Amino acid sequence: MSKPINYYSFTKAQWSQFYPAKTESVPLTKKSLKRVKAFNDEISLKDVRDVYIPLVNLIKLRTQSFNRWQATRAEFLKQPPRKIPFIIGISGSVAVGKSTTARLLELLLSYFLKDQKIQLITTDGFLYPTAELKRRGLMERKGFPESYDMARLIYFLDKVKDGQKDVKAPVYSHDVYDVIPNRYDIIDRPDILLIEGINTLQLPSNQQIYVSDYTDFSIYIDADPKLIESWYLDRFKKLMDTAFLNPSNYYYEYAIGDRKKAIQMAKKVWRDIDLPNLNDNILPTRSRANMIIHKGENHMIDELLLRKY
Ligand SMILES: Nc1ncnc2c1ncn2[C@@H]1O[C@H](COP(=O)(O)OP(=O)(O)O)[C@@H](O)[C@H]1O
Ligand SMILES: CC(C)(COP(=O)(O)O)[C@@H](O)C(=O)NCCC(=O)O
Repeated sequence: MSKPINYYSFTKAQWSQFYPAKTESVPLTKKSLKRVKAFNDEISLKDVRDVYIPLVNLIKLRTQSFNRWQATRAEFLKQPPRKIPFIIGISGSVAVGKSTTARLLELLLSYFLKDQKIQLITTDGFLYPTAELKRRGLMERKGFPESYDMARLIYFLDKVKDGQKDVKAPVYSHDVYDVIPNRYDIIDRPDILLIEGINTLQLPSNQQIYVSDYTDFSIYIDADPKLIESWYLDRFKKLMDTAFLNPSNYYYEYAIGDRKKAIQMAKKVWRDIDLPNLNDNILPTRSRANMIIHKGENHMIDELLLRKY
């Protein structure tokens, strides 16, 4: 990627030196490694040690400074102190690895910040349901800004920040390829909320308030679009492979049909929907992230950029 001038850029070796994990080897016991690996048996444990543990410690420092500022402000305003959740946004292309990264961070943050409540949601739940997308003629624009109920997402974030109890986040299923009716994740006054989705850094033109007004730290996961396409197709194949026994699964028809045709169809979806969305709506938001994590072949992280100002 071309180097943005307002970021420090580090190789993985340089980054790992800011918080050498050897001094804090706790989560790298066999048992906890197993828990990390359970997400995905390919995840690089070296990346966990060299990238994610330093990152979790940076986030810890950011939350401490955030909490100090909330207390100072409450004192100035002569208000009683109250807990305000620290929100971390994770953005990047479809299939770049946002949800895998978010789940790993959730686990590591829970491990390192034992006294804190960490929760995670994805913005996929705020997509309009398929029936509504069809009604609006947006099936070919799924994932584009207009396919999300952004007002509902902002309202959700506002309630979470406000410290309200049991705030409901709608849930999306990749298997069903739709929002699940009447299923919610309950967000109840977390210390840290991770919110993962392609639109967490976007500025929708018809809103006065943006998702980024509610996030306190933002991460953009970056990679060459050619590699992301291959990860998209790998995921598509995995989704097909697990759909065989379940006729209600969206991928069932593909799973029992001609595999070559199904893969051609997935390539077309990538080319006509997800890649244009990356170029037009997601990549332009990269330069606003606090941190950019760049991945190469096999999801290996090769560069980290931290915003200077
Ligand atoms: N660090 C990683 N190591 C190995 N595979 C990964 C890693 N991150 C993501 N993947 C794989 O890449 C695909 C896309 O990842 P996913 O987290 O679903 O992306 P997103 O949430 O951005 O759409 C999935 O098949 C996932 O298993
Ligand atoms: C639900 C999504 C918009 C979001 O994707 P994610 O970042 O969770 O992979 C995407 O998976 C999607 O459905 N895109 C529409 C075209 C497609 O089927 O890939």
